[in-house]
Amino acid sequence: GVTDQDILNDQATTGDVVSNGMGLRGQRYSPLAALNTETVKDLRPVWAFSFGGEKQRGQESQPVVKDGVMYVTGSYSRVFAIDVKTGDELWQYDARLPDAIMPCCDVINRGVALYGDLVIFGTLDAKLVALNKDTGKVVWKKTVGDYKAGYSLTAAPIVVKGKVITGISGGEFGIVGKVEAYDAKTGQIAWTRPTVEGHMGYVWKDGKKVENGISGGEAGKTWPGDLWKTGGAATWLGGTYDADVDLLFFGTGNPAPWNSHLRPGDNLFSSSRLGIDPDDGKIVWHFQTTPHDGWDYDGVNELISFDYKADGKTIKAAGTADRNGFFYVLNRENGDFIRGFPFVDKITWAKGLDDKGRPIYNEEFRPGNPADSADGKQGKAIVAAPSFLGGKNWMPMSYSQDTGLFYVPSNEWEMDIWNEPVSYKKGAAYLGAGFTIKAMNEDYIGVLRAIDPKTGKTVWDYKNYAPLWGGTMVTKGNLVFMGNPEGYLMAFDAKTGEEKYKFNTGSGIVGTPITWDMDGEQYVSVVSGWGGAVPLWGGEVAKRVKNFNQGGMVWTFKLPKS
Ligand SMILES: O=C(O)c1cc(C(=O)O)c2c(n1)C(=O)C(=O)c1cc(C(=O)O)[nH]c1-2
Ligand SMILES: [Ca+2]
Repeated sequence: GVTDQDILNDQATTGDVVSNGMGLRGQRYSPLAALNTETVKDLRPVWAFSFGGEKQRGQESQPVVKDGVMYVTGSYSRVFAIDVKTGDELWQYDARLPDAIMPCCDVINRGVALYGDLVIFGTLDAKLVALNKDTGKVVWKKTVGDYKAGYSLTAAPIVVKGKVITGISGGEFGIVGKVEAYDAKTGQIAWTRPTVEGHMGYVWKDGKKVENGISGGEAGKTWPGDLWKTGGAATWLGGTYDADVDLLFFGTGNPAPWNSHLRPGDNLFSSSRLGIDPDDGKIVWHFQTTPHDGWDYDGVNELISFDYKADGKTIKAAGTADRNGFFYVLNRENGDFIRGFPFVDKITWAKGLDDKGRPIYNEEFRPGNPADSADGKQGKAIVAAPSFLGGKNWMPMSYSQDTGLFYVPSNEWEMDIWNEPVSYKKGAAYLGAGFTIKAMNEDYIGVLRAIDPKTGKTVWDYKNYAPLWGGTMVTKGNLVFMGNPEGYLMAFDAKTGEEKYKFNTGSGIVGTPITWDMDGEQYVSVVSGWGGAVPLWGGEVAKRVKNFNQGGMVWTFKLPKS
């Protein structure tokens, strides 16, 4: 079975991939180099596995591989175990969801965690499920949130020191975001930490629930009235962990509702990054990327730990590319702002960042207050860039230890957005806003960018017609891998951006590739199946991609020995 040590060493041990992020830091960097800029032209598919015909929706899963078996999730909360040599199915598990589930952004799932003999994942009805790795039978199952109130799970959990750590989705329904830890073997809850100011955290000691401090100290400091009770800040993308500083890093989503005039104040801890103690769930530091968000700039994006040298000193840094269009480099020990810079071409809502990393707002680009309109029904519409789907959305970037660059899947788009009156109703959308997303360029929306976190410079970029919606991976072989909605798995020279390989998988790729080696050969896998938020929420952009075929397959490639 998988041990804590296996998970901590995941990046270095190339014979398997046992965690989301290909290592808890989430760098998605592999030290494998058999596949490189010379040899990648010989990469070829060895098998493809179908998730079945009836449930072809967005496939955002990152597979994991252990002892010759791949574990991968499919849309509608399904898990498949596949023999990696042959592509044969070993078992499948279907959560058989109730009709009333309320995911905001397609019926997706981003992958499993492994621990001992267990395969652990979250379902769209907000349950954590642990399956036996050999049989696919349920070993334990826990309810993380009430799906009837809009809670769901889409992220891959991680396992740190024997505990499964999970976030939660539901920010568009006025849920209260939280991070929770469960004993990986038994499913017994260990701690819970709400991510909205005013809510009590708890730890369980000898099975007893004990108060562990109110998040932010007390209610009402950065929220008016009772709005903190339905404040959103969903931790919907899950988290990363760095053993060096022994902290979990979770991002938090938009404050609820979207209409910011209803909630003057910073609205902590929405649209933030949090450093959390893995042992009891205490918030050790926070960094808010969009205080008083009015554009749905969720701050969930992954925070990736990396070290760099400056003036002879090693800086324990972490990088993150936000929906709001800024890339941030933070000190991961204390959350201090080191630097920040735009990583997209157009940002209208802020003029820049101050020396603490706080945005300097362009107030005329905040959607207006409906109360200021003649009939009170609609505030002044504005054009904001990036669109709410973000300079970067959920799709993970990667970091190369060789080039020192981040490989960021980003998008160039803007939106018309306006506010409307809204009040909270359990299980109903809680937005108070209307919007249309628009492309800014005829020939591309997606841009893969190689970004130097020390200078803020984009070293190279690759433009893509459709919005990019899948993650990247980088290897010692100087290759960056990424899929696109047009269906291609592509590889680029990590230093120059030169395109080195492409193969069409038959449906759009919105998943994230992995690589490992087996019997002296290097393998690459990626899930293919177009979907996610773009076709559902993309406004005018959704028209651009409306003819893309759906799917649901895992493709596995290798570089043959000879
Ligand atoms: O606030 C939330 O709880 C929440 C959850 C999710 C999700 O769980 O996938 C998304 C979003 N927000 C969101 O704002 C968003 O743009 C988005 C895109 C996607 C996707 O998988 O394509 N999920 C989500
Ligand atoms: Ca959201």
